[in-house]
Amino acid sequence: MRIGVLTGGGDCPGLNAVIRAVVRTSEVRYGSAVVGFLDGWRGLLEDRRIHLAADDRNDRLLAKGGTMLGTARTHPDKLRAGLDQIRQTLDDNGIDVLIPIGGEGTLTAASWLADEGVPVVGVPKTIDNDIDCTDVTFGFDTALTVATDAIDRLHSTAESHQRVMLVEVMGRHAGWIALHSGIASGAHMILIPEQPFDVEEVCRLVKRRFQRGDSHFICVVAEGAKPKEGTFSMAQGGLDEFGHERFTGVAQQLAIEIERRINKEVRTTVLGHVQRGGKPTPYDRVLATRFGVNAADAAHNGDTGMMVSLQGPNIGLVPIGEATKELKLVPQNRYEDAAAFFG
Ligand SMILES: Nc1ncnc2c1ncn2[C@@H]1O[C@H](COP(=O)(O)OP(=O)(O)OP(=O)(O)O)[C@@H](O)[C@H]1O
Ligand SMILES: O=P(O)(O)OC[C@H]1O[C@](O)(CO)[C@@H](O)[C@@H]1O
Ligand SMILES: [Mg+2]
Repeated sequence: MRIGVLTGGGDCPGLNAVIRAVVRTSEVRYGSAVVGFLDGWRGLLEDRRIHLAADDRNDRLLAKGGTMLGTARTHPDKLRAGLDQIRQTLDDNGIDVLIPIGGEGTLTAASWLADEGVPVVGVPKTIDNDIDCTDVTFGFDTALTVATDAIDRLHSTAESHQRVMLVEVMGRHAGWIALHSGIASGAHMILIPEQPFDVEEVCRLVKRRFQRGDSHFICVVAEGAKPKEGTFSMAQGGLDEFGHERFTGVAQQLAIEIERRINKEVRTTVLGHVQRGGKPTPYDRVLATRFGVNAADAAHNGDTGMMVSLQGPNIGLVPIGEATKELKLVPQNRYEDAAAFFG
């Protein structure tokens, strides 16, 4: 058999560990060859690829951040218009099954290809942890570890200066990184996209905390968090060339609003891509490896149109179409648990 593999969307710690496991399992367990397409779907459209072998270089991928195949975004319309070219590339390279590793966008494209009769096995990645039908995605634990460490550090400087500190973390549609890093670091407020916030309430909690004699206030803000309608207006960034909302910096704008309303000194830290770079944690290395081994097994067993997923202690398979119907958002009750520590 010949297996194709690609990485799509934003990079994520653990992508290389999946590639390594797909290559190792396909070659050693099944005697199959693996072709890696470069820069996401673009590599398929342009037939740019490399041969991957279960050699020393492959072995060393386990703990490396980023993706050795490169990744890119391509407008969905352009991708859909290139179906014939994709089929041609797969044919020319003798690919029997394609393994796309990516977030909800890459997996939506994989589901579309599966509907078009292309054999695919999807692997979910994202630091945002917002893919449905899997308990967790690899990359999340690494991002959470980075964010928690950063917020732990901000406590001492905030305390020393009696400041309000806003920490903006990633989380475009879902607030998992904000929720978990906020809980893990003992933040005093967490703002997530799923729960529009009231700036008045944030100010009330800040004031109450300082009146009580506490010396600092740490608020974790997901980049996709939005104010409740009519409470305060944020700058609009429109859409980027791939159709994604362009963020305008919610934490910075909230900081200015808090200072204006209650005259407290506020500082903002935006963690940005630091959360996505570098080595995966041991947890992510293990999950990514298990996903890769099971994706290769599924490809060789003819279980196509499926996505590997973590289900309790086991790795299972779910139809990609099911997993991409909706995003896995933070449920209300999970936010309420965290809210016990707000203020
Ligand atoms: N609805 C869609 N139909 C067809 N292709 C799509 C669709 N949505 C996304 N894609 C393709 O998948 C690519 C990756 O999607 P996207 O940029 O959303 O990243 P992702 O895989 O969701 O990862 P991230 O978590 O970084 O967003 C897009 O650039 C596009 O080529
Ligand atoms: O800067 P980029 O690579 O376009 O990606 C940013 C987005 O990717 C994510 O990290 C998901 O991978 C989001 O949290 C973030 O909004
Ligand atoms: Mg996406």
